[in-house]
Amino acid sequence: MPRKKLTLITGTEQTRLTLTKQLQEYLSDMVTIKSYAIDEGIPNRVTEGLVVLSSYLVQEELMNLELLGDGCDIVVAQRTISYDCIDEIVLLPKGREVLFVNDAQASAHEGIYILQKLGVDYLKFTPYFPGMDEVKTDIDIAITPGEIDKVPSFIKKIVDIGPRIMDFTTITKILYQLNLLDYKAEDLSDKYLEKIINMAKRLAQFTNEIAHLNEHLSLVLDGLNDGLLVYDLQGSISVLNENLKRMLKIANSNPTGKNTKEVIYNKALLRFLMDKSIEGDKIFSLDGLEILIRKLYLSNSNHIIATFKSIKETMETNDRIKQELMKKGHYAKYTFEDIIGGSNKIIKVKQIAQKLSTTDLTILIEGESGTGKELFASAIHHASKRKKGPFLAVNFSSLPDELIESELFGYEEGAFTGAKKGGKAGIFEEADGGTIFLDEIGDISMKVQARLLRVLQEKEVMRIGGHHIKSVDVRIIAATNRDLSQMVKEKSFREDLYYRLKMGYMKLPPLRERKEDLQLLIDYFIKIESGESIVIQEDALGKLFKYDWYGNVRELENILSYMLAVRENNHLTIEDIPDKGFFITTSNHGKELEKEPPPVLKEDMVYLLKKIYELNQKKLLVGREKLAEVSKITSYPMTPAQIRGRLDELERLDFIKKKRGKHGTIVTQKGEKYLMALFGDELAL
Ligand SMILES: Nc1ncnc2c1ncn2[C@@H]1O[C@H](COP(=O)(O)OP(=O)(O)OP(=O)(O)O)[C@@H](O)[C@H]1O
Repeated sequence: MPRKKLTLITGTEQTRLTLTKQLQEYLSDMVTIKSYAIDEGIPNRVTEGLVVLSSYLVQEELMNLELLGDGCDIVVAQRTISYDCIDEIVLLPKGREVLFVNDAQASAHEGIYILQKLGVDYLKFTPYFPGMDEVKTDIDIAITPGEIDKVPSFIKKIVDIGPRIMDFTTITKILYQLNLLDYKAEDLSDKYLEKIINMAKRLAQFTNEIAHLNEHLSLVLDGLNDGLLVYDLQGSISVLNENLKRMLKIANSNPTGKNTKEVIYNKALLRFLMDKSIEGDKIFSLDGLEILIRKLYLSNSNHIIATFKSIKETMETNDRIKQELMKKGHYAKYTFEDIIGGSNKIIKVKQIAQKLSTTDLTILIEGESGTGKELFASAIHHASKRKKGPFLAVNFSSLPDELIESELFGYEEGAFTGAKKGGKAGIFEEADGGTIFLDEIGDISMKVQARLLRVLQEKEVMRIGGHHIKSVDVRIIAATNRDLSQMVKEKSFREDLYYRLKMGYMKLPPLRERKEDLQLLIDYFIKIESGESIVIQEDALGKLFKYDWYGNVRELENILSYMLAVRENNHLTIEDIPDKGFFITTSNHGKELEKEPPPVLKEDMVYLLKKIYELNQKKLLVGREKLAEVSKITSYPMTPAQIRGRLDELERLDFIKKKRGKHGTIVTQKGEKYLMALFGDELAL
């Protein structure tokens, strides 16, 4: 059979390519296809043979140009949307407004008509074509058959369904004209069927995925603590979760698709939900429960989301959270990335810390107040193999001994008056598997030092008043702003404990020794407190460089917070720097104290101090009468009046504190240290 001929003529190149491809699919083995597009120019007048035109507009234009001879058999194509592209349209939400963009008014309307005929009647179409008078600019999705360059710029999402293809009837007509219908009929219907089956398969897969997603979503929604309602402006419900069903007392029925009126009978609540102009939160009483309802209008889908929160439960949760937060730092907040600084000194300690974080050694961190000891401890924990375990911080300064002990080791029920029913686990038990940060370790008494040493040696704890020993697996990071080695020399810190703690050691440099980090730190704090738009002026920066920063990074952070609060505009100026009085002017006072030479006390004063200490240890009341009585049988007999004078002197030296109430006079930490220096371990026993 000689090869038959067909000429395809379209308006644009893009349509020519699409339709040629489609014709080749059916005819390439038997027909020679020539194709032209008016846009590209048509070289010769077509005078005979089968001519397929992509549209009536093309026919009209060819007639006008007198490019079609009378001897031609003409088929003007009916065009339809390609099934390959329909998936994306199917996924658009019901009721969504979309722009249908085509090259001319007629083709835009035609495209919409075809889509609606194919069943896409759930979208709100607006036709769009170049040169239109009025354009709706609040629509953000456009569908176009390959005319992407004609889509207006306010559109956010374009669904390109590609140029329209010839429909089934047109292909049949062409085959008929070519006398190939009998020969190709079966092939044609097979190919069409295959396309439709493929589309059906894809849609089925989507439906499955959607069903699966829906199932997952409803599990998530039902797991929420709050009630959740999603509905459209007419009140039709698309989501009502289990918790809300409980609040509204809707038993087993499925409320999806129902109207809000059918499930909510409280008139005021209904009015609140349905009135688009009422915004914000409101409290309603539902079945005796106070419920806070928050409404949010989603303008892009014309839906409203309302959350329902039980006020009582919210308050209870808030209280619980507050309680949790009061137990300082149950998790490590900081990582090495949060440690700012590019100076050699900080880089060096960071490297040591990083190395130590790969070990499980106990670490002692020394550094003045505010140098970042806790920050480092937290970063080490975060980078260690214990990172999933708890990170608990205890600050020993200002805590009385009894409290330290019960916090660290816990207690059994009835261990002391006021002990909680059922007892309480201590921090060592709670931190099992994690890290404990012991801050201001230089402040603990000899007694606590002894207990701590035992836990470190044995890796076991026993609650106060308890009999069971429990093994614990914790890593200790201790910190101090004092010179512990000096304290060891003076015998106010146990040497054995010191070496136990100091298996890993780091000393954090004070800020005044690494002033090159100031700029980085300042930028960092400005950024985290106020964003990047704020800058510090040169002269202000210069002034800050001159300070000694005895309060280190914490002081810098505080000064910057002050400056950010008082600034006039986006600049931090020299005027924003607070008065001198705001700055810390001496090095950390702990060390200052250490340097002070201890006073020389007369023997009777030492005797008195030691006696008070012993009575304190036995928890006996210490008063002038009692002291006078016990002094009678010693080499230092004193009357109550003499004792009063000496007690005044001891108090002036800050060695004792006279208190009213059941304890009477007590020895202060400074007094204890003084005695330690004289009597050493003999005192602790
Ligand atoms: N290098 C740093 N980079 C960023 N922030 C830092 C740095 N050093 C310290 N800080 C910040 O300074 C403040 C004080 O740090 P931190 O509490 O760790 O100091 P500290 O040495 O434990 O102080 P103290 O001895 O008084 O307990 C924190 O807000 C911390 O985040």
